[in-house]
Amino acid sequence: MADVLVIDGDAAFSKHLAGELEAHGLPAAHCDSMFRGMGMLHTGNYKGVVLGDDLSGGDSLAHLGAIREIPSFPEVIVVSRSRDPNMAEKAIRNGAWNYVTKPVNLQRLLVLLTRVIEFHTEKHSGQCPVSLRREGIIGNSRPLLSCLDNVAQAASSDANVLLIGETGTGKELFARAIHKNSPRRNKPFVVVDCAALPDTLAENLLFGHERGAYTSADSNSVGLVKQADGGTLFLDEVGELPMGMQKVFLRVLEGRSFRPVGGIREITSDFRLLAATNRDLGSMVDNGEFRRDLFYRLRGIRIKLPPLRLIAEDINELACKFIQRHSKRFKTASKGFSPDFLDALMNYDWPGNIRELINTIEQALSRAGNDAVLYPRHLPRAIRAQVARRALENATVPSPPPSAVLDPETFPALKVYRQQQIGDLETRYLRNLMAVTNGNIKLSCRLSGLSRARLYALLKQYDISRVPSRA
Ligand SMILES: Nc1ncnc2c1ncn2[C@@H]1O[C@H](COP(=O)(O)OP(=O)(O)OP(=O)(O)O)[C@@H](O)[C@H]1O
Repeated sequence: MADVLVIDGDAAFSKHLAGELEAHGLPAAHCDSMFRGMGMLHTGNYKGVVLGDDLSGGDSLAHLGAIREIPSFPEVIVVSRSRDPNMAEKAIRNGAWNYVTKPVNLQRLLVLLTRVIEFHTEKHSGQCPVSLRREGIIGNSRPLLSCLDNVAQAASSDANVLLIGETGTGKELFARAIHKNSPRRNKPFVVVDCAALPDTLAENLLFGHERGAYTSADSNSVGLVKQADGGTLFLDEVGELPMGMQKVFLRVLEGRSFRPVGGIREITSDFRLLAATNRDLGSMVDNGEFRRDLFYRLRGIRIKLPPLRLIAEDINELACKFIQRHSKRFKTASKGFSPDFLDALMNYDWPGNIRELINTIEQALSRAGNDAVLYPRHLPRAIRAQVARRALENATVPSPPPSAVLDPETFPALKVYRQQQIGDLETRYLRNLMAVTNGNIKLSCRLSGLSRARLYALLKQYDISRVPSRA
């Protein structure tokens, strides 16, 4: 039974696309009219629909509502020749999962459809959705929604939570959301920045001190751990906690009690523990840099936040909301942005993730001055340069033959020429594959149809790293 139905007035296109999807492991059917498509949707159990152009002149978007009401509730990806931003907006407003222009980038479509199917399967598996206050978290991509599900789960328990993600992905924002949705919401949320704990003062800051503990201690001081009593203690950058402090902290976690500096009696604090890191704590444990026992304690519930480059479909909404927020804060008229401004944002890597996006939007707004619309030229040069470079690297148009090929002296044998071209093609393909999957080998195998062993062999052969280059 097919999971995906491709509907497009161009019969050759829909047949070809369905064939490609099948070849990449996504069971797909196809048809060339809305009428037949609706019939197939009513009798099948499709999770996703690729809705193409209606060549009879009708507006295929007009059918979106009806498709979304089919009993199997398929998600729809619109694939159109039109580059009109109004069409894209209309599609999303009418419930489409995404809007993709022709010619179709197959790898991107496969990623989108894989997400659609995962989302559909989970959504209709009978799990009860939990209501959640977002606390400022923006985004509706599948990976982000899945993190929000984890937040809801974490908020309804008192288990320790470990938030993992690159810098600027929102670990602190999500930690606050867990606290604000938990029964402890009216008590303090106390942040400990483990990267900034001075060695000599760490215990003092965390546990406080008793009067007379040292010369300048002329009164009792309450440490951060006690301040979190009844509420939540958030250990930010927990991977930076010095070894000595790790041991001390483990004891505190086990008993929820500690002794202030210079104190004789233990005092207690009933806090809920959240921790965050952008490091691979598992490897740190293997290398002896982080205590295994503390690691196991910390990772009760594990929430992995996606880097922005993997949730590029959220960039539009993020950009709109950040622009609105900025204009509200500075009491200025809100600005719009051109489609190519959004294109540039969507094609950049964002090593600093959402924090970098916020800074970039603020810079663009200040550069735009009185202009009502943001254009790519308002973006920092470094971003525009990388986007331009990427566009060429990813271009699928074959490059012109090297001049050597046109020189009778060096004209290569067909066999040699063919091998060179295949080598170039495979290198480009594998680089794109690593970029699109962010080095995820399982997903790469699925998209490429290669076995794990073959994929590793090719990556080695062409000296391609699993992590896409940020150059
Ligand atoms: N999904 C989101 N929606 C809205 N704002 C977000 C989102 N994710 C992050 N932000 C914003 O991005 C900025 C960085 O987020 P935050 O400080 O939580 O990241 P972080 O992962 O803790 O970073 P670091 O590891 O560098 O401390 C903050 O201004 C935060 O409000």
